[in-house]
Amino acid sequence: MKIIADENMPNAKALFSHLGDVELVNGRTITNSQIKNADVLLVRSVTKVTRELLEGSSVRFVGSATIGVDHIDLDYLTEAGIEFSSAPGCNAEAVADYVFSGLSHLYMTKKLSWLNKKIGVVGYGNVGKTVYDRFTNLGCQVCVYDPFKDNEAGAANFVALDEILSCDVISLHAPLTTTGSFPSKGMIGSKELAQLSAGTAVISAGRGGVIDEEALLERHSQLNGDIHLVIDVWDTEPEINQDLVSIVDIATPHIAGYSKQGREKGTWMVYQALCRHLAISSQSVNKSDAISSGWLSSIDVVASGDQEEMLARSVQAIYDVARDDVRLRFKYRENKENNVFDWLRKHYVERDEFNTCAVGAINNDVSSLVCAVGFSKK
Ligand SMILES: NC(=O)C1=CN([C@@H]2O[C@H](COP(=O)(O)OP(=O)(O)OC[C@H]3O[C@@H](n4cnc5c(N)ncnc54)[C@H](O)[C@@H]3O)[C@@H](O)[C@H]2O)C=CC1
Ligand SMILES: O=C(O)C(=O)[C@H](O)COP(=O)(O)O
Repeated sequence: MKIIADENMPNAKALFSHLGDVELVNGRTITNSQIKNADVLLVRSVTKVTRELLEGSSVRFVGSATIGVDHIDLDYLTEAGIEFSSAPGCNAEAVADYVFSGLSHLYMTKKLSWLNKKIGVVGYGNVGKTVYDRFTNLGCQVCVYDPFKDNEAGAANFVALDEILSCDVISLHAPLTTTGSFPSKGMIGSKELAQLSAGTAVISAGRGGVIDEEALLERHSQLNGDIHLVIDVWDTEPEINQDLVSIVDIATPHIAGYSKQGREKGTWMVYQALCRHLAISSQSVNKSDAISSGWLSSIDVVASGDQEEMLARSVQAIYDVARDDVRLRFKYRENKENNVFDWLRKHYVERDEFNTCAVGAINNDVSSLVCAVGFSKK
């Protein structure tokens, strides 16, 4: 069996080699002729899996080690009888960590307070729910907009989009969709941005294109820069709007989900799905061998004066999002690589999830707060 896999899929050779010959390729540039004789295609979000790519090939299974599936023509796969599996939720914890690292950065650099503010989450899937639950456990006033879930009465504080736009912090976790009753493409456009007050913080770690970038630039100017922006995803990736980069607090190259464990979980979930498809036992690899533990197994928090500073210092011990922002700005300035965006992603200095680290604390209140942000209990 021939398996073609994106070279950026961690552990691909180690996991899949006992199933067939694994060839690693650049996911951004995969062509029809490269996969013609392949039985299995394993991708990440940068490969557009379309009729054009697959037609005439012998591929019977496509796996994407990602949460998002906007790069996959699901209708064509169904029509062609090709089995598909993605990795729902694989990096939800990583994206939630990114959100809290973004807020920690805003607090430590601008004293932007968020803990006792009104929080709005867009999208209540694996990521949105994880983010929502962390804010709730931190005692924040949090609401969520998800037009496909708001009949789940009692599950969360569902509100209309207008109410989200009045929040102090807005965290976007909708998938990119262009059809259906609530397409998300451009859903945060000039009309919606006009409703944001001065001082709002917006975190965009779902998909580029959900926010209208030109409208965002315009609103930033109308507010004289008094809006705080943490942007991980971009409308025209792998090219990114440098005007937008120049005004945001944090600009990162679509790495919110790039925890070491999140990426490994993605490969692991696709591996299991392929084993099911082939009716082969996945027992030859243990999950604990496929997913790493972290560098810091525990921390002790021994001071607690300012809760937001205490949270920020704990968060930044594991992941400070500023490092990815600095690296992006430096690489674009240096401009030595052909494709800076993909280079940054390929050479990502991986990070651990907060949950790989247990927290000890001077008292139960401190311990509860740090655990609420995603750490494990000691
Ligand atoms: N920046 C990054 O590295 C990552 C980005 N993502 C993105 O985040 C998205 C969300 O991830 P999950 O929560 O795991 O997906 P999910 O599929 O579990 O949930 C998506 C939720 O969004 C809701 N939704 C759909 N259209 C909406 C709209 N117009 N307005 C509000 N809500 C809407 C759905 O009803 C669903 O509840 C993914 O589709 C992916 O595009 C995911 C992982 C990493
Ligand atoms: O899981 C998703 O959805 C994501 O956005 C991934 O984190 C993106 O990573 P790549 O697949 O582009 O490496």
